[in-house]
Amino acid sequence: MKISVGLYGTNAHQIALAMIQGFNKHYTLFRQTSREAKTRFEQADWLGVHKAVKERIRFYDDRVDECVERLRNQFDAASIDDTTWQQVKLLYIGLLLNHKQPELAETFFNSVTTKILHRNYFHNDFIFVRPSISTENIEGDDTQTYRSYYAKEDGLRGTVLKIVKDFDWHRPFVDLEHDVEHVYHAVRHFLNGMPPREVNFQIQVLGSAFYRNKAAYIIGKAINGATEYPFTIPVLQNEAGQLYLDTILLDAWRIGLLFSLSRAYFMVDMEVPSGYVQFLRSILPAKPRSELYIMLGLGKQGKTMFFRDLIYHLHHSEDKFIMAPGIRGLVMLVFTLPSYPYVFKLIKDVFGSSKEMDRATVKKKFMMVKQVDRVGRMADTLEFSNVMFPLKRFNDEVLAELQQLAPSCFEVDGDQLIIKHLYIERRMEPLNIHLDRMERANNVERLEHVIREYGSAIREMAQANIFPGDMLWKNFGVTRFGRVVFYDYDEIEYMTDIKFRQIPPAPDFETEMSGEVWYAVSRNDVFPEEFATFLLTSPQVRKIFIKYHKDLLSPRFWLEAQEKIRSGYVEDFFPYPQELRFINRQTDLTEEQ
Ligand SMILES: Nc1ncnc2c1ncn2[C@@H]1O[C@H](COP(=O)(O)OP(=O)(O)OP(=O)(O)O)[C@@H](O)[C@H]1O
Repeated sequence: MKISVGLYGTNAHQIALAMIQGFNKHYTLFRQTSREAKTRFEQADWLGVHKAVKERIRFYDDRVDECVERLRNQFDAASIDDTTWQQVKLLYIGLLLNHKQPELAETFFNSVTTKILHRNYFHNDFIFVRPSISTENIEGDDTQTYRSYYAKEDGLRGTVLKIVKDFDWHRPFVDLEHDVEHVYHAVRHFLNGMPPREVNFQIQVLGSAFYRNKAAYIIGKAINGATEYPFTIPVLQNEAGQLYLDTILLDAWRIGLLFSLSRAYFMVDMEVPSGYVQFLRSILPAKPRSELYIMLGLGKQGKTMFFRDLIYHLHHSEDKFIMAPGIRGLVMLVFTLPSYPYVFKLIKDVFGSSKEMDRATVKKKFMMVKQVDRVGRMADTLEFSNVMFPLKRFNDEVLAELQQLAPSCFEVDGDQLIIKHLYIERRMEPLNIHLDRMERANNVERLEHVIREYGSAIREMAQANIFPGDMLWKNFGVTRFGRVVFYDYDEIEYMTDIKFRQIPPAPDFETEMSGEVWYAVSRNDVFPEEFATFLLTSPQVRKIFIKYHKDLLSPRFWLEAQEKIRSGYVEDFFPYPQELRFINRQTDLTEEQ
């Protein structure tokens, strides 16, 4: 325990102020780039979109480091005594009373203090283990998380028109009335006719659109009596710079898929982020708040909430951490808690002999995935340092593997096991296990589906500038929704760094048959003609793969994909099926109404 040196009142106040200033600066910059998403969308600046998402990820750590530095320089942070620290926390709470982002500001406080204090101080007296300020109904007169439309005079079509126009995009629409007609018909079809209107009928729409890649999403819900109908309308832009409504998503689960962690984060201009999260939860009750914060670009808050949920879950469960089912990794040690839908990954001390890389490279690859558009095909990971788990919750096998393969990555402190560096990601069924299961059950339809998905995952990653490196089935997982997603990042490269080559003809028949390689191969050389030999050993699997993805087995696809990326072309990725797009629908818009 450090001893108070007096004058802490003044100091504590100054320190609390420095910390809230640090946070406010962070949120101002975060909001500015999120607000500019609208302009980038209007100007079709797609490369700018990717750059901004990548840069925004760094903002938080930069501001935390800046604040820690200030506390060190101005207040000699290491010598601040315990009483002053406790005082700082109380004064900081005072500064949050009318704050619009108090939960984020608390997390910022934690990020700064945990960089200065020893982990023995990580309890509620010093940091915000529990939130201190409620985020319920923070909105005041000057903030508007959502707009309400009472569709009295305008009718549904008129109201939808007004909703879209209120986003004030400085771009013309190809034919907005026509698109609205599509919306009207899609809703009627979905609901089997329009239900009678109750007195409270209204449509609520989140004030900022959600920007990602080349799309802006309008998100809202209609309320009629006691029933709520969520919806999302993606707005896209054609080559001529004109806008159009691409579809309307009306199934909550489909809207939920937009928020999948295997996609890029949204840019949303939010004054009160907790208001957005509350609204989103009302239409997606099964989505954890942590994941919503992450998808809104507020990763640190997401992580804080994730961890609170995990601790809570540990209190209310009894099962033990076990090794993740499947083929063990050569680089990562992966364990899981059967009752919780995530896996925990740490980088081993020594890698398998075929892996020529070090810990720093592996970390760099994980960061690369955070920064690119994951196009629904690469699992996002939450990165943690010094995570404390109850020791008794680990089974013997996990403890033995930790001891044997990653002794420098953890320590035991009393009844706690502390992991120094950890990635956490959604648990999926490894594709190799899934395939085995389907083959054994002779479920041909499902087999065809996942093999097609596997090829699509490789194709879409390539279009998004990621070459997976190791494409073995075990490195992909199958989600609850049957999507195939990649999760093994240690060998990924940017597509543009790879040299795709054709296998040169063998000098003679004997050499060709010898099984020896007769051509020189450099580090980043890849021969797509070889993929089939390594990946498609089962004839049934090979047949299905070739039916859908034959082009992936020759260099041409890869070279063309590279060319497109180099020319600055940004591919369209639709987080909903093509059949739902208005341009693919054969709706007779003149039918009886
Ligand atoms: N998200 C996940 N969901 C379920 N299981 C997973 C997940 N991530 C990894 N696993 C399991 O852990 C194993 C090793 O994970 P991973 O592929 O990330 O490690 P690695 O060391 O990078 O592998 P490699 O040796 O192929 O480089 C996988 O084969 C799989 O069984």
